[in-house]
Amino acid sequence: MRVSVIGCGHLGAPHSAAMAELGHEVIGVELDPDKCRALGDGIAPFYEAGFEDLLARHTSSGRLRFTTDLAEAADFADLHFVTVGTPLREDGRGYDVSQVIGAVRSLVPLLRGPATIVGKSTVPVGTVARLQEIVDAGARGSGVELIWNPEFLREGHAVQDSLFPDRIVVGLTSPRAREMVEEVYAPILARGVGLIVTDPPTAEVIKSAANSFLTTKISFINAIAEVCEFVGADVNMVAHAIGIDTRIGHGGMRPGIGYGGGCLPKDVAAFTHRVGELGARHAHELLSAVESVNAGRPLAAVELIEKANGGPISGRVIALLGASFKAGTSDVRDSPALRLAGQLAERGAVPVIYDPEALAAARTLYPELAYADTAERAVTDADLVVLATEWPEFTADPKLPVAAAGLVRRKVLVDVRNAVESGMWLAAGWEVWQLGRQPQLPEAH
Ligand SMILES: NC(=O)C1=CN([C@@H]2O[C@H](COP(=O)(O)OP(=O)(O)OC[C@H]3O[C@@H](n4cnc5c(N)ncnc54)[C@H](O)[C@@H]3O)[C@@H](O)[C@H]2O)C=CC1
Ligand SMILES: O=C(O)[C@H]1O[C@H](OP(=O)(O)OP(=O)(O)OC[C@H]2O[C@@H](n3ccc(=O)[nH]c3=O)[C@H](O)[C@@H]2O)[C@H](O)[C@@H](O)[C@@H]1O
Repeated sequence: MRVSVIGCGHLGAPHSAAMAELGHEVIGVELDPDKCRALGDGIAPFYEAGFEDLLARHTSSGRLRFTTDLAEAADFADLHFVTVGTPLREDGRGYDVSQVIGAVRSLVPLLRGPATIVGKSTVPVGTVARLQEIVDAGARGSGVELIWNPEFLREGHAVQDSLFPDRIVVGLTSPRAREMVEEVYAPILARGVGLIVTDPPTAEVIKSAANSFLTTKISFINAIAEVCEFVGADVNMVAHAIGIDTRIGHGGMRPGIGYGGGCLPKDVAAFTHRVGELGARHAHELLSAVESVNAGRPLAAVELIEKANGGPISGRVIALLGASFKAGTSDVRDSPALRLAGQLAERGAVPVIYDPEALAAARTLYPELAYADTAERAVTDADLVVLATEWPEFTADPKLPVAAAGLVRRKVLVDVRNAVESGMWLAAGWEVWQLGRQPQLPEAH
């Protein structure tokens, strides 16, 4: 099939490579000329495991190319994925859907014959109906179908999740639209992956509900971490024990500094606003509480760091391991690690940040903060080490606690992701502090 992918960011770029991998001929449309050129040269503009290899393979095979020209894509493809951004509006009151509306409004008049538009961006409920009006008003003839196909991929697993999703959800209104979906995803559906066909509003709500549930789980376990601190209980043990019940599960149950990234925070904020507009009072109360718990997590982390320090942290040099919003990505959008760095700096401490993949992006966003090019340099002469992003090289490499022990001023690790194997740090003489747990001291080990 001939396919276009309009908007080649964290979702669209891996999706375009995945479509080529499925055997389609693909053209990616990207407005940013530098990003477009890099992608065309087979160079990934951000770190995403396995993506650059797939991109390079299909740009050199000729099955995948990129352009800034939407008209070229309109001429070439039969099916157009829309994967442009939906950031929060500047006033925080819901999504700014102008990129989606703009892309569809520009595309429709360029289509010369039957075509299918498949929206994947995350949008507020009611957007597909607005887009359908644009399609109906602007299409030259009949035969332009609009489908909503929300995406559930996780950054850091974008390639894997695109090629091996656990379900495909589509909101559509005609048998022809369904045929197009079945054709474009044929190799995935042939493996038995479930296709959930519904109407567009239900598809829109499925996506918002999925992300809202994920954040509810994270805020739930973070609220329980707070309770554990009051009573001296261990939140990691609580999460483990309750997660054995399959109705609860272990996924999304790692307590810590809260959810961040380019999606969950803005999706929950926008959905909270939308359900409020709709007058869904209980949904609004529930989601507001989820957001409120999350907003309090950086302060909970700062307070733990102060406790571990034995008092105010002004003047303290703090090695901050991690800058990306989670491990496995160079994405620093709404990163809890950088939010924490800002709060530490506000209290007069000197955070020195290291991240294996996100240093360049962090430096661009926060040039006023201090950075180190290796973990060893970051920890040298540090008063405290804070693990802010759960990269395996920080959580699971036994060499790091041993090497760092000889470089720091005090062997105090504050793990605000509750992610390290604490035994190896304790064995190397460190104190280990985690949220919702008692501090672990090396002599007790
Ligand atoms: N990042 C992720 O893991 C996931 C993102 N989503 C949703 O997908 C959408 C995109 O998210 P990201 O890829 O993270 O955003 P992004 O900001 O990384 O990418 C959007 C891209 O679209 C480009 N663009 C904007 N208007 C365009 C136009 N008219 N023509 C061509 N290119 C255009 C921008 O230059 C940018 O490169 C959002 O609605 C997001 O909520 C959904 C699931 C996963
Ligand atoms: O709509 C989207 O864009 C995507 O948003 C999330 O994917 P992603 O943003 O890549 O990140 P997650 O892995 O969900 O993590 C989000 C944040 O929550 C934090 N988190 C996650 C899990 C956990 O147990 N605890 C926790 O604090 C992470 O560190 C991170 O800051 C969803 O997981 C995807 O299904 C969805 O498609």
